[in-house]
Amino acid sequence: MATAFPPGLTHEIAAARLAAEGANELGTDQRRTLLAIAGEVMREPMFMLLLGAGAIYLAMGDAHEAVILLGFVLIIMAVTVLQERRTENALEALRDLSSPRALVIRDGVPTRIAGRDVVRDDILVLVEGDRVPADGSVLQAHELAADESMLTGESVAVEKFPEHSAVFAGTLIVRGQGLIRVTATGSKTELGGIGRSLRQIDIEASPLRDEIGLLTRRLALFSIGLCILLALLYLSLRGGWLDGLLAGITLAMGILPQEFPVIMIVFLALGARRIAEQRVLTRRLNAIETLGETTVLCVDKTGTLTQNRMTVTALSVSGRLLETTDIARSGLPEAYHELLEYAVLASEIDPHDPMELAFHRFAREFLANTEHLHPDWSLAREYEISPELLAMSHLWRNDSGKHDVVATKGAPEAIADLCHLSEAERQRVQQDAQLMADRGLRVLGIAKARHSIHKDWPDIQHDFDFEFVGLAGLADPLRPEVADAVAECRRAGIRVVMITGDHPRTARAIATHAGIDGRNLLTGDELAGMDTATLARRIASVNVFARVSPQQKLAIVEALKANREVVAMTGDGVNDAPALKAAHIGIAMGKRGTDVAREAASLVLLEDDFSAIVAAIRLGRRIFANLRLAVLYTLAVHIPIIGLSILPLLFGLPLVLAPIHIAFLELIIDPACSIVFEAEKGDARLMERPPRTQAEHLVSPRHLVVSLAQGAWVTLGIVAFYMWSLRSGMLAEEARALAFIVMITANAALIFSIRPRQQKRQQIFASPSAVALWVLAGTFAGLAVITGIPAIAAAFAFRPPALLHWLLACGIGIGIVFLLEAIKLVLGKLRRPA
Ligand SMILES: Nc1ncnc2c1ncn2[C@@H]1O[C@H](COP(=O)(O)OP(=O)(O)OP(=O)(O)O)[C@@H](O)[C@H]1O
Ligand SMILES: [Cu+]
Repeated sequence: MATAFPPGLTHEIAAARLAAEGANELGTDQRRTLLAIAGEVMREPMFMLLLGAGAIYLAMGDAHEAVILLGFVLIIMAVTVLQERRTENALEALRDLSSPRALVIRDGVPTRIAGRDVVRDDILVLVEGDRVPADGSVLQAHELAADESMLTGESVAVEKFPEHSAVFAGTLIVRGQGLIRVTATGSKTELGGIGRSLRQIDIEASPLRDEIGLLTRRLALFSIGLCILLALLYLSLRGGWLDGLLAGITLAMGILPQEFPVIMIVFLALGARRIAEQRVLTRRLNAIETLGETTVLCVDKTGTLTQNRMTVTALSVSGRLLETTDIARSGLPEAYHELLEYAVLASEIDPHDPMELAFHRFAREFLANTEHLHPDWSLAREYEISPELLAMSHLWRNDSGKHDVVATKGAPEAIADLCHLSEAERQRVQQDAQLMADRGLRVLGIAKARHSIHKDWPDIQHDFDFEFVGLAGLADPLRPEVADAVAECRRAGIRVVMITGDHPRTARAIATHAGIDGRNLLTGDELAGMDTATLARRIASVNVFARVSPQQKLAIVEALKANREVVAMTGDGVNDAPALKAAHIGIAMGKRGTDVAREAASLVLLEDDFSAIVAAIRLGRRIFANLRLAVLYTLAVHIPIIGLSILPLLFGLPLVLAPIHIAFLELIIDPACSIVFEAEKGDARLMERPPRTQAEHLVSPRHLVVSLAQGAWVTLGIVAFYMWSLRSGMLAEEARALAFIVMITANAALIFSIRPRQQKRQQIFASPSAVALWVLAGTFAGLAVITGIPAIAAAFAFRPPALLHWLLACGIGIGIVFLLEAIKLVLGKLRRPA
């Protein structure tokens, strides 16, 4: 491919065209309209129940109550629509961030823009791994081939040539590189023609979702049964079928479990946002729940564990080793000039590869003003590196008029091969290379050849007559935070497995440095000879894989999965995509990663940094733990609603709860309270225990029992206090208000009882989060309004209680929960004597 770009569009023209012709998007906006959301809200059970209750009030001639309920209907609609909108916006933002980007030439400069901003006549640069953002005709191509299966169903890659070929939006560049002039964008593309969308980040089925679904369905059945029972009970004890129906509807509003799916989605969406703060994008929400189950983390060495910043550290020619730190002042000895000369010749002219950058930098420093730099030579032919032969060659046309110069660099064993070294020479090269590799250096062999200009260029590198020049060792330091992150993984029961294309000795040295046990190591060659069963057996004790090709990552994932591990795997290239897809959590490198890798992955790292993965795992564990707390909390606070609906009826007391109370509880108090758990920092020991197993439920029977017991205890307290108030001669309205106050304060106090114990039990009421404080303040303000302001209290069938009683009720609400904690503490002590 030529290095000179055509100028492309100017920014002005591009902007004007974008405005005139519209964004390069298919017309399928996945966002629902407000109306659509409102429509869905109206089909929700809560909404129907409120309407039903309103209708009954009307039928009973109670227009006042009906109007108030209607007000609540409006409130929920507004709140739900807002909430859904926010969740959708959060997801949409993630979709945008991970959707394809395009490299276009604007004003002569290659510029990276969002795929949606591509316009007609833009010049696009496409390379292997890119998702084509728009239809176009090929201007230049270098071994360009595209996978067009998503348009044609045909999975064989289609080769593309200049002048004759077209490429299509949505297809994948699987090989080579090319320059494209855009001919159609958005819905005018072939893909747009068949009306398909590329952005398919959606909420998929998952074990967590299944469990929540099951829980919701079971509770729904239970609730409906209970409500019918209550209505019948009312009918038989007190008579009046409208009142009975109302009592049933009230209970149904209180205990129908519509909150659980909402809580889950909110937690996952907010969780994705928290994870994004660690510079990790979530492409599949399911990854968030799986993160906490991860047992094996497979990472690339270069760039993930290391900084991918290379420096030439050691050189070796004819067995004599030179440390570059020693030469700073004295300059580079003549004997090493040729080595560096060929290292540079074997690199790109304008390199991006960190190794090649290092050679260029080093040569600029030490070869300036020598005859070893050849800016006037022209690069005539390149031979690319392949998994079969880890070496790459450049053939240079020079002014000798007789022969071209060929320079090659690659893995030492590959270079030894190309040079047809004798066994003894090969041994020596190998030894020299090992010496450097044991220090964690990446070692490259360098060789040279001449090729007569009168002969054709050979097709493969083996057909040159290479002569061995020497070895270069490059240091690529570990990222500073890696050792700590690896140690954190070990404490958290997560195995870190390093996978690299590098030399086994280099791999082992770097692994040891990072704190990964590299004693047992497998190479790609050994791997190739194993069946899955053997590999699965070996892999249980192997943490380092060296000289592995990207294709072999898939075998590694499969073997780990066969051992029932939950695998997270990083990758960036086209060839990594199958492994990323097969892993439970595929993690693409945002900076180096190709579109293909991103699309196959469920997480994308914006900074290609190992510790971000570990941070995401920690968050994954925390999100799951917090979701569990929120669900348990929600379960617990529903028990008093059941108790307060049934017990007064049985004891022949005035009823406490009417639809309006439930609306207040269910719409305002409980959701706010459960969201408090989202912000919990989590147990400090979160990363000090083994991962959750796949079999572990969000809510185990034990959890269920504890949470129901807590609810029952609180119910007991409220009912007892209610009975006492009535006995002591208060009006039903006042007693009802007091019971409601106890209930709400107890609910608020339960937050603290259910919060994780990062501290000692005595401190449970200490250090709440900011969200918790806001929610508490809001709750008590709301409570004060509905029980204190006579006009509003009347709507709730309350009579404002005396301040002393008010405080007493609050104290009792908190007291019962406190007492519960004390009992738990004593029981804990009894079970585990100190
Ligand atoms: N540009 C290059 N020139 C010469 N040899 C190279 C080049 N790139 C890689 N190699 C050789 O191929 C080997 C494997 O490289 P590969 O790219 O598979 O590893 P990597 O992906 O950089 O490392 P890792 O797998 O740790 O991320 C290297 O150890 C090196 O010997
Ligand atoms: Cu020289």
